[in-house]
Amino acid sequence: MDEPVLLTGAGGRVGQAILRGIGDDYEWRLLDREPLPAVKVPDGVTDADRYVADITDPDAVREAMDGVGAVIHLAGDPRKTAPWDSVLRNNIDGTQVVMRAAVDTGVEKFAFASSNHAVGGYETDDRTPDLYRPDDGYRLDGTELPRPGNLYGVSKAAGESLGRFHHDEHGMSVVCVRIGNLTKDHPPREYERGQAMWLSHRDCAHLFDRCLQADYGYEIVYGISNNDRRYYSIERAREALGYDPADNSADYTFEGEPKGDDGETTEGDEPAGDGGFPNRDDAPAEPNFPTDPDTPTDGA
Ligand SMILES: NC(=O)C1=CN([C@@H]2O[C@H](COP(=O)(O)OP(=O)(O)OC[C@H]3O[C@@H](n4cnc5c(N)ncnc54)[C@H](O)[C@@H]3O)[C@@H](O)[C@H]2O)C=CC1
Ligand SMILES: O=C1O[C@H](COP(=O)(O)O)[C@@H](O)[C@H](O)[C@H]1O
Repeated sequence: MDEPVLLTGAGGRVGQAILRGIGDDYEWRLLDREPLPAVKVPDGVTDADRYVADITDPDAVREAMDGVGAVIHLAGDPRKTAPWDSVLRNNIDGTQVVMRAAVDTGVEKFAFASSNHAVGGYETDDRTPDLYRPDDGYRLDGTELPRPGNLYGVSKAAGESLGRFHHDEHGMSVVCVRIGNLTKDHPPREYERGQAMWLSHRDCAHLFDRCLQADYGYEIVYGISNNDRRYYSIERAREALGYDPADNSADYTFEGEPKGDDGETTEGDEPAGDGGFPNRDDAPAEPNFPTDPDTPTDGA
């Protein structure tokens, strides 16, 4: 990809996982409403390529979009408890502003951060908790209708529909990644559901790299690692994008410790993290909205 890639929400958890993995591989434009400290910015990204802007501001987004070849759109309210006024503004209106600017300026590829919560309603009482276990065969594969379990999930389903519209109407390639639960170094601790939908940092970076490299029309894929226990299929991500994840939550104990070859907990195993930026201290991203009270945030 020769043209710059615009990354919205660059300062957040997912944005930082991507930049730590593939930050040296592309020419970036980084947009976030919060100024990015140097520690969050890969070498080679100049001040001119950093945009402090709100995605609901069409002029600011249009300026950042000029000359861009692809977009990874992450900015938004990530809370499953987010109120309607916030998801309406940040997730629905903001996504329309970014997609509209993308089609207006001839962007070829657009990757949208959707969520497991777009389909959370399939986790019915009669399916759970079996659904979260490796011997349960139930799988969602991305062809099912959205079935949100909260207003945040509704906003993600709306973003997927906006992507469908802008693909059909304007020909832009759009991939919606229903991201599971991103944590660094180990799966979410003592959280069965989170372990079933774990997305490691390196698999996250690899997956969005494939979103930039592969050829597709309109796709909905699940963004999780190669977890033995899972209820999301990653077959479409493999087929359409060439996604080949490296990590599996089954390689960790329920408490999040790496298992050895014999299945026992080991000391000093290489964690499924990322290389980090060269010559930089690790700087974990903090969510910029108040944290969900019931969301495990360790290692995210
Ligand atoms: N972290 C996860 O496990 C998952 C994340 N997602 C989605 O991925 C995306 C990124 O999530 P995280 O990195 O976890 O969230 P985060 O809160 O860590 O990062 C979001 C970033 O977007 C920026 N932002 C928010 N609203 C903005 C606006 N109106 N204009 C400009 N910038 C704005 C924030 O300043 C922040 O840096 C979100 O859309 C979220 O819904 C989906 C599923 C799982
Ligand atoms: O969409 C999202 O999903 C993940 C996982 O959901 P959870 O219900 O298991 O917490 C969440 O951590 C993230 O904040 C959210 O944006």
